Amino acid sequence: MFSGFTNAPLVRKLPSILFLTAGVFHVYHNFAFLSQATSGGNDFLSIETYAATDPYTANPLLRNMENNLTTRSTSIGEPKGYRVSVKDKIRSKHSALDEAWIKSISKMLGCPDVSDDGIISDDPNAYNYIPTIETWNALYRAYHATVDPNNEFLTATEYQNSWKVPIEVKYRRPEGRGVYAKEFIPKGTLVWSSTSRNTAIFESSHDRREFIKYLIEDPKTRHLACDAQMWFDVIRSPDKTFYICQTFDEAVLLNTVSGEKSHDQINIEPQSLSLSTDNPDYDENDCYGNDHYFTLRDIQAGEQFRIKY
Ligand SMILES: C[S@@+](CC[C@H](N)C(=O)[O-])C[C@H]1O[C@@H](n2cnc3c(N)ncnc32)[C@H](O)[C@@H]1O
Repeated sequence: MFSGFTNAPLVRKLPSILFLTAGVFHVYHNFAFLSQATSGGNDFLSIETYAATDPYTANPLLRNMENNLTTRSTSIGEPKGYRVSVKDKIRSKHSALDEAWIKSISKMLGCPDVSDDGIISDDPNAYNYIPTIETWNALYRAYHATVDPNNEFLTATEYQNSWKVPIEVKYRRPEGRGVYAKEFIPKGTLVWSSTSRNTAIFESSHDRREFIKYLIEDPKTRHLACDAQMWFDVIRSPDKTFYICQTFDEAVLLNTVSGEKSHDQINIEPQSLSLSTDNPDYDENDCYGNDHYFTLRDIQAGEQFRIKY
């Protein structure tokens, strides 16, 4: 009785076992490339190797995953402007695909390790440089050079100062770079606003991949590909499609609170100005709302801004 039941599924499982073996070999293959590419120093992977090993196009397991997620993501319905939770991210087609892709690309690039608990790489130089206007401009250039003009949401071509208060960016481990108030700010103050001028939206995984590839191609921006993977958010459009949303300014450096620390440490929060079309600040092309940060309490000079995520 058992052999009858066990053999049939095994035969049916054979194609997936072969797929899996191919996938494991593929991953091993990538790591072999990686150790070659990095053995001479701290060089990132070359663009040729990257193109040849792009796991999205090369790995059937990822393609398969995309198909599964397409079916599963249909039942999610949330109001416009809803910021997706981690659970939803896993269920969403684009973000889950991109998370898997992003993780493997990070490995291939040799990006220093990072987790939700901070920078876990032993490298003291990991993600410690303070971005300049040129850093943000490089992201603008990469976006406009790679995203199909019909899909572009980012109207500016260079850095926009969207801060309404003076800020400073500082670095400290384990959380890395963060945004600090330079002077006292009273409760209820608007500190930062997202608009279509400073916020890029990637409508498809393809657009996102081209953007990352562009960064990798130039040795001067290669390290930014690793940063960009830490600095994106997933949003849902009014038609319930999931997009990657990425602001090209210091807002991507906002940290959260960790562990058992008091809720009081979250001192700014997003409010949805864009939900009301008669609001003068309404802009349908911002990250679909929720990206206007107000202070929840008085903030002292030198205090770090912290958001919930
Ligand atoms: C959007 S980025 C914030 C900017 C980042 N600190 C940097 O240097 O680019 C999110 C990452 O910052 C780190 N992070 C944010 N809040 C943190 C906290 N409270 N404790 C430790 N790490 C934190 C985590 O590594 C997280 O993946």
